[in-house]
Amino acid sequence: MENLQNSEPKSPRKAPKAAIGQVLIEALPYIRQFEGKTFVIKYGGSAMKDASLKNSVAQNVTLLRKVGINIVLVHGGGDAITKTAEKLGHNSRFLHGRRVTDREMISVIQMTLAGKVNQDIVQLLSQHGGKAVGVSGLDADTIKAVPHQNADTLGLVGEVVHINTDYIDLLCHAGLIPVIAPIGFDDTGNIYNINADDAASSIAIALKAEKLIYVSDVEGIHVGERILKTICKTEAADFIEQGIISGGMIPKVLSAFKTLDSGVGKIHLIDGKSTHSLLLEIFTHEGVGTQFIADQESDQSLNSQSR
Ligand SMILES: Nc1ncnc2c1ncn2[C@@H]1O[C@H](COP(=O)(O)OP(=O)(O)O)[C@@H](O)[C@H]1O
Ligand SMILES: CC(=O)N[C@@H](CCC(=O)OP(=O)(O)O)C(=O)O
Repeated sequence: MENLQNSEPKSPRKAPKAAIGQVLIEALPYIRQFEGKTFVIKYGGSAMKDASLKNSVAQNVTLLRKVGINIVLVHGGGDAITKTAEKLGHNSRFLHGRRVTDREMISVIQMTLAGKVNQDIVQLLSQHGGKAVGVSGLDADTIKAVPHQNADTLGLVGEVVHINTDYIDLLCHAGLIPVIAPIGFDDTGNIYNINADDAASSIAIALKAEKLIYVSDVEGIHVGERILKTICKTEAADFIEQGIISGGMIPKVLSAFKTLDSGVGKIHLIDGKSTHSLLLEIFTHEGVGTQFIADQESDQSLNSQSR
């Protein structure tokens, strides 16, 4: 019979202390490698639905900043915009993952994205000890835009033409976390709705970031049941053509390859619904999610492997 008095209380969910130490040590080379480097994190609206997971993302971002990585957070909030628009009697329509936008929708976007969504993220980061600053693309000329190439159908949707990197760098060098709402403007007084994936890509390129990470609500890019560990441009184009990649994943994938082609070497899509996925991606050998890679890398690689 078991001696109950001498037995240790069983706690099956707790990892042994040595294993915890090992995990922390595994992070050390990455912390050394990334100190002082800039990461752009695109935080999608799809990953903002659950309060505890929002907390986990905020904790991860704060920790990354605390170990000396410059974190620039570009957020979406598509669902929140759709809900607010609905309440105000406006329907939402999307073409290839981008919202058809008129003047009234721009007001909704300013109110929701640069207002509530932005400030909620700033507040959450502050709660965990991260010093965050809310930045609308209109502040300090952060995002300058022109009409999107499909403006005849999309309306006031913009394409980024200039990013005020001095302002973003200034905030980062002061130890702050810029939290950027993807709204742009031009010299004639127009305000544009910019897809957050496109904005994150342009910001990563302009800052010559070390990494761009899309935090969304899927484990990675899936093809049927399979989650891809890597994806190259040629495959992605085929998957879009076949409808395997659709909706909001289209601007993510297109902007990812634009970023890769512009010299940002490490681009990942990870799951914001999975606890601590940011830390696992950055600080472990295995990583998580799907990495966007060049065609030639895919020839030699891993590409057919699934996670
Ligand atoms: N092949 C695919 N793999 C994974 N997700 C896909 C794929 N094709 C379409 N999607 C959709 O893309 C969505 C993510 O895009 P979106 O909703 O715009 O997220 P976010 O708010 O993070 O930008 C997923 O929830 C999924 O429904
Ligand atoms: C032009 C365009 O589509 N803009 C997006 C901006 C927000 C966004 O991109 O949010 P997610 O990252 O959550 O999808 C929109 O209006 O929904």
